[in-house]
Amino acid sequence: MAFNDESAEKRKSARLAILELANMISVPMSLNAVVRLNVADAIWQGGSNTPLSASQILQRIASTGSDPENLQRILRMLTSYGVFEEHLTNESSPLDGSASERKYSLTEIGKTLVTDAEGLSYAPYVLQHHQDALMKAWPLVHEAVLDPTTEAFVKANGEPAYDYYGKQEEMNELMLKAMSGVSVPFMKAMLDGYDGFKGVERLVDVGGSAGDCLRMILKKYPGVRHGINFDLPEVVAKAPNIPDNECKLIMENCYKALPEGGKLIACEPVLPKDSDDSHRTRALLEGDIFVMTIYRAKGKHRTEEEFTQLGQSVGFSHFRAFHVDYFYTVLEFQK
Ligand SMILES: C[S@@+](CC[C@H](N)C(=O)[O-])C[C@H]1O[C@@H](n2cnc3c(N)ncnc32)[C@H](O)[C@@H]1O
Repeated sequence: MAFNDESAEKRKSARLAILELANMISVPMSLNAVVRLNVADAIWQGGSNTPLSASQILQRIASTGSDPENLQRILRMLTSYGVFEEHLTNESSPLDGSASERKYSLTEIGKTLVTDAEGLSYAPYVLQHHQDALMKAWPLVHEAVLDPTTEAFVKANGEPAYDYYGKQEEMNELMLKAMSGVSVPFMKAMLDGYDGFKGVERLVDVGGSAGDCLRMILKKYPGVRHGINFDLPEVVAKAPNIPDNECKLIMENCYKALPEGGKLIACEPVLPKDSDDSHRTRALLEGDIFVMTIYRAKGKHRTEEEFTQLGQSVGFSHFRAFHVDYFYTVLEFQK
C-alpha cells in the first residue's frame, strides 16, 4: 500500500515536472517582455528600488491603454524565478479585488537588468538572444541531431549568424552592446582574481568585439605595449565554415603566432562533468544548446578535461584553469 502511494506521488511529481518543462518558454519570453518594457529601470529609479505595483510601474513606462493585470501576471511568474521580490501590502488590490495589493522590487538578479553609469546592463543580451532571426532557429534544434553539417540558424535564415548580424546595423549594434554588458562585469572579476597578464607585452584579443576587454586589460597593465583587437568585419564575413575542428584550428593558429613562453588566455564557459540540477550546470548546458543552434551545429562548450587535451593536441605544454567567476572560467595555455 505504502509502495503504491509512493509511486502515485512520484507520478504526480513527474506530471508536474513535465508540465513545467513544456511551458518553460513563458520564462525567457516574459523576461524579454520586461526588458522591452524597461521595467527594471522603472523600479530602480536611480537606486531607490521602492516596491511598486504593476499600475505604478506602467505609469512610469507606458502610454494609456496598457494592462496592469497582465504585467502583474508576468511579474509574479518571474518572481518565482528570483528576478523580482514580491511585497504584499495591507491595501486591497484594485486589479483583482484580493485583500492585499502586490508590489515588486528588484532582486540581485533583477538588478542585472538595470542600466549602469556606463550605460551597460544584461538587458541587451536578453534582447539579442530573442531577436526574430534567432527565434526562427529554435524550432530546428532537432535538426542539429539529424544533420549537423549546418546549424539551425543557417537553415532558418540562409546564412551564418555573424554574416547575418554584420549586414544589419541594428543587429550588429545590439550584439556589441550585449557583449559589453556581459563582458565588462566579467572582466572586472577576472582582473581581480587573475594576474596572468603581468609581463605580457603583446596581446591579441581574438574576437574582441567592441574592444572592452582589451581596453580594461590595457588600463590595468600598462606594460602591455601592443594590444590588438582581432575582429575585423571582413575577416568575420570570410571566415570559412569548418565545424568540429574550428576550435582546434583557432588554437593552432594562436600557438603558431605565439613566441616561446607566450600564452593563450581564453575565457570560456566550461562544462561540469556531472549533469546535476544546479543553476550553474543548467546555465552552462543551456548555453551549449544556444551555441549548437545559433553559431555552429558542432560548435560546443567543453569540459576542463577536453580543454586540457585540446591544448596538448596543438602543442601547448602547460595548462591552468582559474575559477574567477561562475559562468566563465579563465583558461591559460602556455607554449
Ligand atoms: C561571443 S562574441 C565575444 C566578444 C568578446 N570577446 C567579449 O567577450 O565581449 C564573439 C566575437 O567573435 C567575433 N568573431 C566571430 N567570428 C570571427 C572570426 N572568424 N574572426 C575574428 N572574430 C570573429 C564576433 O564578431 C564577436 O565579436
